Amino acid sequence: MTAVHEAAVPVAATTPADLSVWPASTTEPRPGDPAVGGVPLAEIADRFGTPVYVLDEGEVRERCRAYLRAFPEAEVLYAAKAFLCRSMIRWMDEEGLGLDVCSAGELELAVTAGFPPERIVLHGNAKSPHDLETALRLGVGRIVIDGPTEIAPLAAALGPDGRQRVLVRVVPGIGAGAHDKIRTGTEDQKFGLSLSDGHAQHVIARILDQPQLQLTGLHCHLGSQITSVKPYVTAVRRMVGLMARLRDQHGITLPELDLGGGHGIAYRPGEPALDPAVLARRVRAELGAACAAAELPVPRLIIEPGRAIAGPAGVAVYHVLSVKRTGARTFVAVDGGMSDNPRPALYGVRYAPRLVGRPATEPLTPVTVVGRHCEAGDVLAEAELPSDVRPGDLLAVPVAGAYHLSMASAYNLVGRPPVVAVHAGRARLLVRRECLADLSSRDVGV
Ligand SMILES: Cc1ncc(COP(=O)(O)O)c(C=O)c1O
Ligand SMILES: N[C@@H](CCCC[NH3+])C(=O)O
Repeated sequence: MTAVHEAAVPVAATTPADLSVWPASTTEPRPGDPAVGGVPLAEIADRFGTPVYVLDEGEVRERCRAYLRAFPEAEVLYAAKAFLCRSMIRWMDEEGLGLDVCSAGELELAVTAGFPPERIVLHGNAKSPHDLETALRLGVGRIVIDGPTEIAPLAAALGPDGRQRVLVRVVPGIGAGAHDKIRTGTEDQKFGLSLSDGHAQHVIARILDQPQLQLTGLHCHLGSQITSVKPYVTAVRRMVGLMARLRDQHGITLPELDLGGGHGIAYRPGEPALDPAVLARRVRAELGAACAAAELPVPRLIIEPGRAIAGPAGVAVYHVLSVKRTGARTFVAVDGGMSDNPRPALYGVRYAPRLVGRPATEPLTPVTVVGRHCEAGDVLAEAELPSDVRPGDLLAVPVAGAYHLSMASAYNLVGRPPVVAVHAGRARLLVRRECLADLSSRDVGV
């Protein structure tokens, strides 16, 4: 992240706010007082306290529908790691999506919330015995085998008469994703089986030797926050190439191809995003052509968007606690930080926070929005805010729905924020605020 050291820029604070990365339902009935899902954010802050995460149910549902419209022939799985709670699980079920989970915890929450287990796919590069036992006990639809060490325990847990549909995670050797830490399609990392060194083919041969494991297809996940269709097109070509080799070698025709997720979204106005309709068109065309050339039937596509469904539907709202002006810059400290949003510290991600709850009358000035944690790196954003920003103000950070709360921590025991759903003018608590009793409940004493 770059530090901003400039003087105030003469931008009229009364310029209408750019709402292009906000949920589509966002309105600003009174200047400076935006409403999401028909509920003013200042009202939510008053009622539920801050920090608070607001999730626009209509935006989540519309994003699911956009995927189903773009990929009518595919199975669309929501990647639960982006954000999960019981209401989200119910919305995914009602919208007809499946779920991608990567732990017994995500799986058990989904199934106990009523999600059909056969529409769930279990991932993980290091599945524990408990993960596998839970998956088999709950009847998960498919398990994605990530490495050879999973084969024997899975077959043993199934017993001689058990059957489990599985996919195999292949590393296609494609570098894509917004940051090194979230690129998973390249060689030399912890996930999956390399295509180029023949490891994938070798492990698939071992899976085919296990009668309990019913191999239905191949999986790859290139990385996250990818804004170009090109890597997906290349992946299709390489994965179909492997399918053709498996047909030649083993006489099998795999009916499924899972291309993972990773579809990029805009965090700040003007940033690019991956349009599901464009992605679908290009992937479909490439899949058709590659399968025709290899004389293979077109496999059923599976995709796993997480961020693109939950991210733009969320807005985080904070109170400003202090403002510190040094000669070089202005630090605006809020009542949350890296414990509810570790992404800027981890990946250098940039957000576009704005003042809410009162009209801005002063010119905008560059500020560094920081959190309340005991780390100099607890920076939430480099932003422009009205130069009179002061303690007691409310700041809202759009595009906060994915990988904030699901990666939140108990750092400094501040407690994780609540999640409030908004829809048609109503606000409803989905997840309550974490309190000290929650935080200390595992501490069994001296
Ligand atoms: C296997 C798999 N599928 C899907 C996703 C979802 O990614 P995103 O939220 O970027 O769409 C991830 C996370 O990157 C993943 O690891
Ligand atoms: N957690 C990351 C992306 C990795 C997604 C899971 N494989 C993010 O916040 O962008």
